Amino acid sequence: MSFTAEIWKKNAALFETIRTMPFNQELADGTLSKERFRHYMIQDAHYLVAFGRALAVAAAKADNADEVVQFANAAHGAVVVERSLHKDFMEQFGVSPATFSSTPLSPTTHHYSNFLLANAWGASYPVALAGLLPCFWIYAEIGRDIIGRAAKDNPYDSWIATYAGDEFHTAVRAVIATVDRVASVASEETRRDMHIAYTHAAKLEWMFWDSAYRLEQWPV
Ligand SMILES: Cc1ncc(CO)c(N)n1
Repeated sequence: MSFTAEIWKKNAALFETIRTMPFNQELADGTLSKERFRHYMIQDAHYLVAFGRALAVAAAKADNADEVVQFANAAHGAVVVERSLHKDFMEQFGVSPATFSSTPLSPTTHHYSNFLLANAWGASYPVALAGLLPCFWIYAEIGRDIIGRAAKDNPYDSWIATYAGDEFHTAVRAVIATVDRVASVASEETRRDMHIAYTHAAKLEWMFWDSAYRLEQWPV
């Protein structure tokens, strides 16, 4: 079994928890409240900039030119999606630039963003990549799952199409292949740390959707 197949299997119950959580069920049904989607969208725009920075750090740590290009392109892709959130969704869902810029990162967004950045800067290249993998893989699987059961005329269908689409899935398969390559030449100890980073980030993916559902704010 490949390293990533093993990682997926080990975290399968967590993925099922994410797939069936209220945010994703209601997103698929088209019944998710606009208020919750707006909260999510604003936080995701903040998150995507941090994700792009963490990918750029991974690009800088890559041990060959192809992977420098792969993660520099992924950093670019994260910022392209962030900009399209502003241009398309925020306009459509009534979030003005002033509202966006005056909304701080929520506690969970802050935590997830800082985990990705600390892990990218502080850990070895393989462990940095393992922390970034759930952001790709879980979104791709959730996108495909939701598009398969989404209600007709779902108000969120263009969001769903981004993550169910071929362009994103091609990039995700390439990241999975790179993680398998680095894991195949890594020590047992590094592979153990890769598992820890992956599961940590996968839990933060759950927390991210859950925090949007709860319209999370700073308690003080
Ligand atoms: C929180 C989160 N994780 C992953 C993605 C997809 O890269 C996203 N847009 N937001």
